[in-house]
Amino acid sequence: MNIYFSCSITGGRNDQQIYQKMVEFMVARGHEVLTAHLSKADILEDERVISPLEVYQRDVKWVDQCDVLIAEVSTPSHGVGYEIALALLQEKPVLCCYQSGHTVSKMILGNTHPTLSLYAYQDAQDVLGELDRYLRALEISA
Ligand SMILES: O=c1[nH]c(=O)n([C@H]2C[C@H](O)[C@@H](COP(=O)(O)O)O2)cc1CO
Repeated sequence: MNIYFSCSITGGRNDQQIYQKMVEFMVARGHEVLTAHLSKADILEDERVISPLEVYQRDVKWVDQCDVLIAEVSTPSHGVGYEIALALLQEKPVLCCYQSGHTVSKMILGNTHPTLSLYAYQDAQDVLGELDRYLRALEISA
């Protein structure tokens, strides 16, 4: 499947290592992660040379192209919230994962959109297990 992986950049990079594990897991499962570069430790350096307009147009196109959007929402981020809303408005499946105990916006937690799923995880093994279950279920229903 074509996957849009959404994670905080400007919002903060404290969770970068878990972003990387999630992307590596999805790629290893044979998925195309359109935004795999967002999980890299040096993303700020790489994206510095791309204008805001180019980033916006590129990312909106990738949301349009994806089959599913996976978001890591432990760290609040304007961009991630925007991308989630874009995908939901297109009725695409969206999974928002966050570390248990982190404060997540009520605009995510209170959202009853039928294609939105939420998952609070304990550790990397836990979130990777959920990713596996979620993506397999989507593949079966496709
Ligand atoms: O340089 C960038 N490149 C980029 O693709 N984004 C997109 C993808 C991420 O899922 C999301 C992160 O938003 P934010 O920067 O507000 O945390 O926005 C965001 C930035 C920086 O705002």
